[in-house]
Amino acid sequence: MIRFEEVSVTYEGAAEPTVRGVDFEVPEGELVLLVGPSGVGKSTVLGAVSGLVPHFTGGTLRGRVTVAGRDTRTHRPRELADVVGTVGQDPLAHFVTDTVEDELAYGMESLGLAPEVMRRRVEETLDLLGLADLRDRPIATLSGGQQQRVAIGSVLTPHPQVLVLDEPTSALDPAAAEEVLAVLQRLVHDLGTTVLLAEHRLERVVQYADRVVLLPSPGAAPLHGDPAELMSVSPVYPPVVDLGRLAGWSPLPLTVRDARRRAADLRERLAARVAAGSRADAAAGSRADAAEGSRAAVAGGSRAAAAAGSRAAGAARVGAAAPRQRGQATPPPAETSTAPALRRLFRRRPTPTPELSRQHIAEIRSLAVRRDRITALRHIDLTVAPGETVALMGRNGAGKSTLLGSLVGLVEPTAGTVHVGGAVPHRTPPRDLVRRVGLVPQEPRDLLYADTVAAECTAADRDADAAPGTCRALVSELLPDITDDTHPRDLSEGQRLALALAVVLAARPPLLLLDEPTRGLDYAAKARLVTVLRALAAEGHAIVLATHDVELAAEIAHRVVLLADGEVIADGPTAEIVVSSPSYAPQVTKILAPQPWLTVTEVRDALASPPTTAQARKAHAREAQA
Ligand SMILES: Nc1ncnc2c1ncn2[C@@H]1O[C@H](COP(=O)(O)OP(=O)(O)OP(=O)(O)O)[C@@H](O)[C@H]1O
Ligand SMILES: Nc1ncnc2c1ncn2[C@@H]1O[C@H](COP(=O)(O)OP(=O)(O)OP(=O)(O)O)[C@@H](O)[C@H]1O
Repeated sequence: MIRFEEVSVTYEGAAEPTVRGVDFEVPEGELVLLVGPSGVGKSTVLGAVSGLVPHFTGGTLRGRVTVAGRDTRTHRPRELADVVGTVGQDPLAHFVTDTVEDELAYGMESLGLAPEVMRRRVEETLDLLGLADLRDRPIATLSGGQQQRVAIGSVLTPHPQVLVLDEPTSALDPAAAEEVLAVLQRLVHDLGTTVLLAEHRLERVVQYADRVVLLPSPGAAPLHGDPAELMSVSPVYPPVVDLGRLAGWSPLPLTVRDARRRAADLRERLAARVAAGSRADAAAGSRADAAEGSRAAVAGGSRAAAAAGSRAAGAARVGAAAPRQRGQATPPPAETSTAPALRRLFRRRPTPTPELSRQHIAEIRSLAVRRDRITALRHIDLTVAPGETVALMGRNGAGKSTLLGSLVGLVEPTAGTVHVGGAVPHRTPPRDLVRRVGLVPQEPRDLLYADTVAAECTAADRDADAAPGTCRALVSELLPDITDDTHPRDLSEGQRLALALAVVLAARPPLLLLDEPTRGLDYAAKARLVTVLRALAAEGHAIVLATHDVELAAEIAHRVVLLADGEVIADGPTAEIVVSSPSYAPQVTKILAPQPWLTVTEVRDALASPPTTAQARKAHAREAQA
């Protein structure tokens, strides 16, 4: 149904093709997953199917791409629209109407479908994607994830033969992502729809793929084949595969269910380490307590970011409040023999110190926010302490971005108070506010205005009063391959995010806010982001990130705050909140339950430590037998 024949794409001004040797076929009625590191050319390959490359992007396409027999070089995107439905990375760029219902109907109207068919499909899609309550809403007032649902819905209603989707779940909450993938699978199985889909969060999608196409590195020819086989050689892979590789499982499991069936031995080996670890835990505890005083002094030294100038409106920085690990809605997990070891592992994370907690970088009291007629937040009490990393999680539209907006003064409280570093954000001049708080918005483009990466970084250093080269060094740290003279518009999604992050981080704000910071990032870039954020937290910066990425939260957050319908429904240590929630538990937790492990790194570290107990000897004996 989709056919690439020796395709290469060279963008204008580029010395080398961005992709080359692309030669594969997607048969009718299959779901093919396109994977590869950030900036490797996934969107370019997808664009060649919908005709956006090269018709809209410019550049030269060599070779041949056909969709349902039509050559995409001789057919412009609108001449393909009756067979191909496309969702790009930026839904806003695709909307043609103003309201949800109109947008869902638009594609069908242009194909001239009968009104009663249109009506039925709009209703079905509203239900399928949880959009019924939003049907009359102006699209501009929707949250990021709500917009992504509309974008997906609008290409589903005309029932195209081919769907091309670029990171369709990047802004969706975990449950919505599952629902969307279930819908896609149903279209593939029941209607024979052909789907080509690129995604970074492989933990969400790999189990749905009939085949995988892997772009291993820039300019290298893609590999294609069976998902499990390709995952064993791919540079990008989900935690379930990482764990499978670590444990030496073959064939590699791609689902939590398959991995659980293999995990009995691993659980036993870990139980032995945990038993050994729990004694070390007691000793480490007293050492950690002694160290806390001195760490407080270091953290207090974190440099408040300096001047801000033109960037003031976009980038803000804040200070906040103390950690309360209440775990309101979630009962504490039952004590298991592994809990002390888990606490020991957590202790390696930078822990907020009691001295600093009293300073409260951010403090929110009885906050309510109405946006138009919508109550976006109500009864919010929240404090954030220096050195603390808080993950804000919750369904699409729960109020996460609104909460971040209130901390940088972009959103005014309807009732209640917000203080950041002692100031009231919406009444504080931007130049002053940026010394307290910085926000990396959900759409990084909002922060970028220069013509080149280099110029953007020079401006960022100047605005932040940072040493020349600070921002550029951060960009390279996050994504090494970005060149100085690239226009930010031509960066891939992940590259643009890395740049926006570097721009804000150059000012080293005491309170750093990140809205969906792993959208478009591959696992390596995510790991580098985690390293950068951990270092900032260890220096005493407070970090609040709104995220749907449960793996990121497990990796980095000390504390998770769950929002539902504008209210805080749980607030507590990460392990407590996520372990008790099927939606928010990371893959490793699900695979190794009832042991409360969160990440592959924790498992790897534990396996590297020597087992010493009788339990360990027993486990060894069993391992040897096996
Ligand atoms: N219109 C364009 N003009 C010039 N260069 C471009 C253009 N679009 C993309 N590029 C470059 O081509 C390369 C591949 O980009 P592409 O968006 O296809 O990657 P990707 O794999 O989808 O990345 P990500 O996973 O970060 O979304 C990048 O280096 C990017 O800077
Ligand atoms: N400008 C606006 N005008 C009116 N309502 C808005 C506006 N922006 C957001 N809302 C509504 O406020 C609520 C909270 O939106 P918010 O963007 O804070 O959610 P979120 O938790 O960040 O969602 P997502 O996970 O989808 O990004 C939603 O119901 C949304 O539709």
